[in-house]
Amino acid sequence: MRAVHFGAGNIGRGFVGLLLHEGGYELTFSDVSSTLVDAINGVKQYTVHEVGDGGTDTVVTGFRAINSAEHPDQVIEAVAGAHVVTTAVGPTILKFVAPLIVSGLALRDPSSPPLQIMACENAINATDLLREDMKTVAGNTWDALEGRAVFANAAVDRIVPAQPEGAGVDVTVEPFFEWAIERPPFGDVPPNIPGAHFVDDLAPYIERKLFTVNTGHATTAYFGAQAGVEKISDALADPAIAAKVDAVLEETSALLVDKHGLDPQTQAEYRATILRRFRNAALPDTVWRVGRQPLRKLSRHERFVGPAAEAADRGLGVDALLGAMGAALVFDDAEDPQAVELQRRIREEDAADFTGSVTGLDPAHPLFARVQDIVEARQAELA
Ligand SMILES: NC(=O)c1ccc[n+]([C@@H]2O[C@H](COP(=O)([O-])OP(=O)(O)OC[C@H]3O[C@@H](n4cnc5c(N)ncnc54)[C@H](O)[C@@H]3O)[C@@H](O)[C@H]2O)c1
Ligand SMILES: O=P(O)(O)OC[C@@H](O)[C@@H](O)[C@H](O)[C@H](O)CO
Repeated sequence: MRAVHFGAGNIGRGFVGLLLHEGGYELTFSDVSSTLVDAINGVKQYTVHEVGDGGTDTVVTGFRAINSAEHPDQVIEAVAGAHVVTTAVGPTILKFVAPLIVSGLALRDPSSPPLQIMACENAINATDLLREDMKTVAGNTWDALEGRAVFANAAVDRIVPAQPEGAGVDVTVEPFFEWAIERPPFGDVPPNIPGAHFVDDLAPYIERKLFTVNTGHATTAYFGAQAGVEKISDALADPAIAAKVDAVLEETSALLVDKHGLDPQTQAEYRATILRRFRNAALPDTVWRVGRQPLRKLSRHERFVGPAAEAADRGLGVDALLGAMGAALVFDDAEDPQAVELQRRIREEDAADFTGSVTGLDPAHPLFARVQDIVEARQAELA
């Protein structure tokens, strides 16, 4: 069994690649970083180090890497002969990997079992986004190619921090992991991924993950950065920040309970587990990684505006979420192009234009005016 995984970065090596290896797949990583590709091809094995309570080391073998910028034909050939394709490149990069997968499908033997495709990104229905990108690329060949693949959305959860200089191909991760995958697209033959959880309806899982883990994480990062703290675990050690994160998670939990009928006690336990994970001091995770790409994080279906808009529609509280969005507006990292753009735009744009284009909210939506107030408050501080 063969798998091609796009994006050999933190989660690619520290989680998706690891589980595919454990499922018996021979693994081809595809990445655009020549340093990373050379490093992967320079070793026969790498170690995934779990740090924190109960952490163990696992050795991954049976992989190679291809630089898709230099050797797209090799990637296309690997896709054509693969059983599984996964991605962990970031939601904004899916459109760049789509052409390679489409070309791989075109080369694929039509009598082969359908290629099983899963985008493992922090986004609602990321695989559907990839499929749409592929459809656009394929144009009028899509009808012929579509049947050569099946597409399943997925929710992946494991904190994998940026790796320290000199770590090589090894990856430091937290012990916890969860991978929920839509089952129906696979019919009777789901991929063999030990530890993955196949579900009939992914919506409650991906929303619970994105609006609890990622909303809480980003809130910790933005308030932490504002307080001048570097590490996520240190940010949560500040009682004032911890209280703000708790308040945000109370709001998203109320929405999730209301919308998906989750058991409030189970959701409270899920929250507590997540906060314990964030507090893992052995994990060298920073506010800069977790806060990265603030414009993406402030967009319409993401971890702040997504739950806040739905909570406002249902008459539920959103004050804490608005407070966290206010902290996101302050996030400034010279090495993060989106943070730089955010800081430029909030200084230059009219508050209503900024609110509309960053959040994607309709001006008639009840949340719009409240976000605009926060934008105006930040602009007043900057004036
Ligand atoms: N790190 C985590 O804790 C974590 C957990 C769950 C989900 N995720 C999600 O996984 C995705 C990747 O996150 P990450 O933390 O591993 O980031 P990362 O930056 O460590 O890895 C991304 C990799 O993608 C590569 N890449 C960029 N453009 C590419 C292209 N066109 N083709 C192939 N590879 C390309 C980069 O070179 C990099 O190696 C994101 O969507 C993220 O939200 C991350
Ligand atoms: O990857 P992002 O930028 O969407 O979000 C940053 C972190 O919150 C995220 O990577 C978490 O570590 C991960 O989602 C945990 O499963």
